[in-house]
Amino acid sequence: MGMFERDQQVFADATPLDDSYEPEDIRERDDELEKYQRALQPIIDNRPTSNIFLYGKTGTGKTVATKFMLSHLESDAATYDDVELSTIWVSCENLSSSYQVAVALVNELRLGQGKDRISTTGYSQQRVFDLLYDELDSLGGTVVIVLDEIDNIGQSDDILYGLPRARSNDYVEDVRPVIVGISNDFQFRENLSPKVKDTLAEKEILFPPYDANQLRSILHPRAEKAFHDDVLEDDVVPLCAAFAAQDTGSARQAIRLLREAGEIAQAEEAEAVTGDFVRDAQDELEKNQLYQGMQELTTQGHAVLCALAYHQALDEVPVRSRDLYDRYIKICDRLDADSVSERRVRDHLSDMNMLGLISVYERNEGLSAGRYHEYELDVPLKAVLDVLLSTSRFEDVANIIQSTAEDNNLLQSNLSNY
Ligand SMILES: Nc1ncnc2c1ncn2[C@@H]1O[C@H](COP(=O)(O)OP(=O)(O)OP(=O)(O)O)[C@@H](O)[C@H]1O
Repeated sequence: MGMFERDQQVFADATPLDDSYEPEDIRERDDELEKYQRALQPIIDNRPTSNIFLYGKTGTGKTVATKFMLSHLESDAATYDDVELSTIWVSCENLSSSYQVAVALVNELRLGQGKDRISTTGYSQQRVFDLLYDELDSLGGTVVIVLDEIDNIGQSDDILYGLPRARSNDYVEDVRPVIVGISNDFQFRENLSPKVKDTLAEKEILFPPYDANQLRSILHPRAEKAFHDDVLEDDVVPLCAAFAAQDTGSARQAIRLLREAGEIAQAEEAEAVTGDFVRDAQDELEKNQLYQGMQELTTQGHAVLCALAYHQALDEVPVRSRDLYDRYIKICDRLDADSVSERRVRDHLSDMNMLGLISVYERNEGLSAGRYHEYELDVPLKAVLDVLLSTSRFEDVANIIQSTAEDNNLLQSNLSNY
């Protein structure tokens, strides 16, 4: 046997399971694509075109459908001499205001014309809008502006109002912006001011969650490309589809499960990917998600989590909110951190409950005691401590909790339960 031997590979080519992979065809979205096509058709006919708003939960194909439609639109538009079309795509993921979106748009437009970027600060809002209209004007024709993850800009929605108005603006005569807004936050749509809702969402296309059959049909062509022949057992794709359909209906989740299952099989040098690997993959991804949820808590969230971890280490769970709050105050004192009201702490706890990090029990103890809540961790104490230990501010407290838990023999038992 040589020193270097080729790994027993289950993957032939894992790229179809990457997040950035663009599939050859969009499956199970015929109705949505047809609506989308109709909404964009006036561009080719040189008729006024409504703005379009796509909404639906994460992983339901909004982005991939938009890329698909725009690439067809671009190549078809190119065959008509009298259709002038440009498209720009701005992800609002890391932008948190209208102002930032406007700057990002200006820069995207300038970049396309080989111009330097403008600074992201220091302009008045009006000046940025003026620059934006200038850039749009110099481009001319129809400009499809995709604002992906548009809900990140929160309540400051003046860009959404200002941009469509560019059509009737004095500055702009020969340019027709068409906005495609993409959002997975239904609340965002509800909260838009009525005037913005009217302009932005002239045409709405809903992308519902996928069911298991649809997910299977999305997974199959990718699985075929990604794995060697005869490596996937028959139940693997249906299981990935079923897990994802039950949980979120997200194609992204289904694809991740399939990839993770393959990676686990590969790491174990298995010759086939079996349903058991999908179950392992499901556990693994769930754990990652919880871990990430914990890491992303705010400092106050971490302090509340710390207080609960302390009670867990003392084996005093479930713990009543009053006792938990007292502990939280002590931890804040120790960290020299500001503390918040009991009510706010309850809000943090309910967020953590939503994330699946803790369990909340409602108790009803006669008239005198009234209603109250009790809490306990729903994830292993060990996992919570891992996160807190890696957060410099909480390292010391986490060390104390860890030794308390060790004294009470609570670290081991907790982990094996998981
Ligand atoms: N109908 C489909 N056919 C083929 N692949 C799909 C389909 N729907 C989604 N996918 C794939 O699933 C993944 C997630 O899809 P996409 O990014 O389009 O979702 P999204 O609705 O935009 O989600 P988010 O709001 O999180 O951005 C991508 O890898 C995409 O290629």
